[in-house]
Parts: sequence; C-alpha cells; structure tokens
Amino acid sequence: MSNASSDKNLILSLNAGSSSLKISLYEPSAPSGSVEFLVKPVKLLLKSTISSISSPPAQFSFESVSLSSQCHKDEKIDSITDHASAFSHFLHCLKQEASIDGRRITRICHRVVHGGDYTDPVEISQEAYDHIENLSDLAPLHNSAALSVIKACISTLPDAKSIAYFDTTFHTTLPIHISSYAIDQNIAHKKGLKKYGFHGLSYAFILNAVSQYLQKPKESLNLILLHLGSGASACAVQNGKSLDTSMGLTPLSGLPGATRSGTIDPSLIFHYTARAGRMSHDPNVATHVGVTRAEDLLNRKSGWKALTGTTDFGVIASKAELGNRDPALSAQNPYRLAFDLFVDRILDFVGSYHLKLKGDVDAIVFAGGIGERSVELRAIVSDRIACLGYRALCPEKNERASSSDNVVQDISAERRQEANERPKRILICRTDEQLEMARQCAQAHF
Ligand SMILES: Nc1ncnc2c1ncn2[C@@H]1O[C@H](COP(=O)(O)OP(=O)(O)O)[C@@H](O)[C@H]1O
Ligand SMILES: CC(=O)OP(=O)(O)O
Ligand SMILES: [Mg+2]
Repeated sequence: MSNASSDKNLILSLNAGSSSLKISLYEPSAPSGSVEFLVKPVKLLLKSTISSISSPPAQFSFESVSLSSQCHKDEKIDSITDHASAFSHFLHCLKQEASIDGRRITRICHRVVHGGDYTDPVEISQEAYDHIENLSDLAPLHNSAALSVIKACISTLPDAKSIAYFDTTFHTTLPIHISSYAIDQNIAHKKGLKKYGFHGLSYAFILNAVSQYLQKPKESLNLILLHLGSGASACAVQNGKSLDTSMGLTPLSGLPGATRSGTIDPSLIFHYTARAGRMSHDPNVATHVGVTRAEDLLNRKSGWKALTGTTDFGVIASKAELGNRDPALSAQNPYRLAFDLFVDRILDFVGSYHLKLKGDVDAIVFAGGIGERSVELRAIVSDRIACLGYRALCPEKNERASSSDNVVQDISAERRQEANERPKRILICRTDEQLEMARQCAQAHF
C-alpha cells in the first residue's frame, strides 16, 4: 500500500491508441541500489482504460492497484466522445474516487506514435508540439489524438512537465536497405519517405521483459515479435536491435488491423474509388489533419470492421468455425475469412523474418490484445511455423496463459536442445507501453 498519500512527484503515463486511451499512474520507487530497482524504478498506483472512443458509448474502467483506498469502476460514459474528453473524465475520477489531487503529478509521459526524425524522447515545447503536429498526416489515427491530450494536460496541469515518447525510436536501427523504398532517392530524402516503423515502446518493453525472463542480455537476443492489437505489426530483432518491421512510412502498411487494410497493391485504391486523392470530409477526421479519401478508407473503413462488421477479434475467432477444416469455408463465413487472412499475413512476416535472422531465433513472442488473449490464433500460427524448427505448442500452457498475470510466459513444449542451437521458444508477453515510458522517465531524471 502506498503511504505517500500527499507526496508530489507522481508520474502519469498516457497511451493514446487509435481508439483507446490507456492511463497509468506511478510513484517513483525508493532508490534501494538493488538490481530490482534498476529494473523497476516505479510503482503502479492505479490504471484506467477508456476504449471504443471512436464508436460511442465509450467504456471507462478505473482501478486502484496500490493505494490505501480501494476503487474500481467499469461503466459506459456517453459524455466521452474523443481522447480529450476521455482524459478530462479520468482527471475527475482521480479526484473523486481516488482522492488524488492532479497537482501531485509532476511528469506526464505521452505515447506519440510518429516522431519523424526525432530519435529520443523530448520535453514538449512549442517547437516539439509543432513537429508532432506536422507529422499528423503520417499517423492520421494517432498523432492528433495524442496532441489533444497533450493540450489538455498543459491547460489542466500546467505545472507538470509533458514528455513525448515515440513509437518510432525503437526502429532507428533499421539498416538503410531495409528502411528505404525503391523510389527516387532525392524525393525520398527531401520528403522523409522511408520506413519508420511503429509499436516501438511495446517492442522495447517486450525486449527487456524477455531478456529478463530468459536470463540473456538483450544484445544477444534474436526474436520475432508480434504486437497484435487494434493496430498489428511484426518486428525482427537481431542482437537486441530492430532489424525489420512490418509498418512503414505510416502505421497503415503490413498486417491488417481493426479498421486498417494493411498492405495492399498501391494501385488498388484507384480502382476502389475514383476520388482517392480528394480530401476526406468525414466529420470524424480531425479538421487540421490532411487526410485523403484513400487514406480514410484504408485506415478507418477497412480491416476487421469492413470484413465482418466487428472490430473485436475475440468475436471473430469465436464465430470462425475453427473446428471445420474445409478450406472453402472462408468463402462462406466472413469471420473465417478474416481469421484465415490474418494468419496468412502473419505467416508472410514470420517466414520472412526467420530467413532474415538466418533461422537463429531465440523465441517468437505474441503480444497486444489479440496476441495475449487469442488461444486459437496462437495455436494455429504455432502449428504452421513448426516446420521451421520452432518448438511445439503445449495446449495446456496455451489455454492457461490467457488468465495468468505473469509478464512473460513460455507456452512451448519442452524438448531437448542441441548444443549451440537457439531454443526457438513460443512466448507470450503482457506488453505495457505506459510502464516502458514511466521507467524511461524515472531513469532519465526528466
Ligand atoms: N479474447 C480475445 N480474443 C482475441 N482478441 C481479443 C480478445 N479480447 C480483446 N481482443 C482484441 O484486442 C484488441 C485490443 O488490443 P489492444 O492491444 O488493447 O489494442 P489498442 O492498444 O491498439 O487499442 C481488441 O480490438 C480485440 O480485437
Ligand atoms: C501504431 C499503432 O497502430 O498503434 P495502436 O495499435 O495502439 O493503434
Ligand atoms: Mg495499442
């Protein structure tokens, strides 16, 4: 239990996702000099998630973790219509339910998906704000949502320092031949047209967690990471560094997501609509974000929503009739089509990254809302990659894993390992972008 009931110095971590706002409040842990302190310099006080922000009513949850007063709320709130109103509702609850005065928060970490050329976290100044705003067109579902929360923080908690942490930072190690597109390089350099990659805060967290779990330094780990949530991506990690990742200039390319198409033939959009290049006038797109109809269609009106009508992959898996192995079923059952299509695209990246890592893989790691919860998806993907020498999945461990709180779990069956052979385990990691930011914030002494 926290007894620092009136101390200042609290760290708030805000993660503005495409349709959710995830919030965690921490206090710095007392410096003990122990190894544990190096790994966990903050202690979680409470957390809150606001989901379905773009398809109201929003779902609001608020839960104390280590406070002297217990509080728990889980309700639908009609007045939450965007990320800023979600944050304002959280602040109200913080005071009313947890009796915490917002003025105790001295540092606020913001997950910002696109950082462009910024390679490190940055304290928000007018210049940094403008830089992030200028990148909004390259992350139409994300940067403007994060900026609206940054704005709300500056006006409601003016004494707290706001610091932006970027998804793109983790991927600054991509080799140039992997981050470059085969287009005119003069234009590419002038306009910054290259693969940036996203979900980097999640990948940084997973890398740390897996390194601790396997008792192996990060620098010697080769991993295939799958962050499968509303937005989904894959990442090949070689010697602890991002070697390749499936998202690109924007978070649209690579795997499909809740409302995103993922990679398509770029010409497809001009056959889909004659007005691809016109600006979108959808009232749900922030007015200052320059989004064409093509980008709107592929980012917000595609993916699981377009294929099945739901964005919930749990519903898709339950209606996909997975017990029926008839390959023609995909043509009749849209849930099965979505499920099989996702498996197919995941295999595209796993196969490619396995090859790029020359088969020397310590583990494939499932993370994100789908990766952490879909027993069925993990089972089918694991079965398909067994031919590459990955361990077999242990069905009991896979089944039990979704209800466990462990940060990393090994769901592969035991097998004898040859000398010098990488183990090729199958792991699940409960990723936590908020904790990754708070940890970096406490350690960097911002
Ligand atoms: N039991 C489940 N099985 C499969 N997928 C699930 C389950 N529960 C939730 N999900 C999926 O997890 C997604 C949310 O993942 P999350 O990583 O939290 O997304 P984000 O942070 O991008 O909002 C939901 O959109 C839903 O598709
Ligand atoms: C980058 C990205 O797609 O993030 P999220 O999955 O949180 O929407
Ligand atoms: Mg997310």
